[in-house]
Amino acid sequence: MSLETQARLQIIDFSKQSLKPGCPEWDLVKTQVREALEEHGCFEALFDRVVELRTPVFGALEELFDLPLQTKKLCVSEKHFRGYYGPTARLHESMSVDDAHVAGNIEQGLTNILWPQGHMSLSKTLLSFTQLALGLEKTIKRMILESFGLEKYTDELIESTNYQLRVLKYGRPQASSEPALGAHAHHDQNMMTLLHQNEVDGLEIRNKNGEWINVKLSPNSFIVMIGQSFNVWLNGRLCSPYHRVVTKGDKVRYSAGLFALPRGGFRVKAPEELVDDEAGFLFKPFDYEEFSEFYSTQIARGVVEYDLKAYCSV
Ligand SMILES: O=C(O)CCC(=O)C(=O)O
Ligand SMILES: [Fe+2]
Repeated sequence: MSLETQARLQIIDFSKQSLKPGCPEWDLVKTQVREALEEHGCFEALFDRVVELRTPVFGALEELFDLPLQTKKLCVSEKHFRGYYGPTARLHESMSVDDAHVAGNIEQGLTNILWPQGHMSLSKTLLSFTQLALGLEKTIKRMILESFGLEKYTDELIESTNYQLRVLKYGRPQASSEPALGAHAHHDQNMMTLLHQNEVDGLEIRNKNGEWINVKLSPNSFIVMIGQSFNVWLNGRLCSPYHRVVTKGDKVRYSAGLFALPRGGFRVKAPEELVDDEAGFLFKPFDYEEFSEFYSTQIARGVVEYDLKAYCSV
């Protein structure tokens, strides 16, 4: 596994308070977003307001993941707690909360079950992070839709989204100091992913030449990636990056992300404005929940790689 190529992604600045729809700054950033997503499916979003949340967020993640494994496994549902401890892979765990921006969901889905007496400060930290990332996600989504002249679909897309908060830990090497795969190579299957990481790099993205690029991210940024569901909805107009996590060294890597998933019951289908007569629909409409169930059966059967494009290509 080659780790030699380290690079910055295209950087787009969302920090300015004056970034509002209709102003020249907005149009400039919108153009950058569209270009980056057409070319790479991802970019680094500078967002200064995340800096003040870094210490509490990664403190919270340490506290969460430091709980005994049995507690995490027993308390958090199988769907929302994942752990991989293979002999070659480094310990990797993740926990998630659906609709994390809705008042009380972080407590009900996570903190109150792990700490029956509640954990107000930790819940508040995770909620603040979710709200911050959600604001950025909505800005980016709006820019994408505007850039295609599809802003009339903004509310429909927001209402049909499950804003899942997912926190991830990539542990220390078990035996050797060799680089280890933390998350296998994949495309995200959701609509959009925004990830913020601690000081330990490890995310790798495969470029168009098939080389793995080790992404270097700054402390005031999120990496933004388009998932395959959004690509289906856009009838293939953007791309979705193929990525993995490879960690080395002895520091624990934490990341926290907002995963925008299509809500079950919502049929993901390209709007007619994006379907031209010749090419037609590139994908069959699908329901994300049905796809997730199908995906789980594939994984249970030992299929290592299966993705949405294969599921719904015409
Ligand atoms: O932790 C990261 O940086 C990436 C995680 C990831 O790719 C995923 O959960 O889909
Ligand atoms: Fe991913």
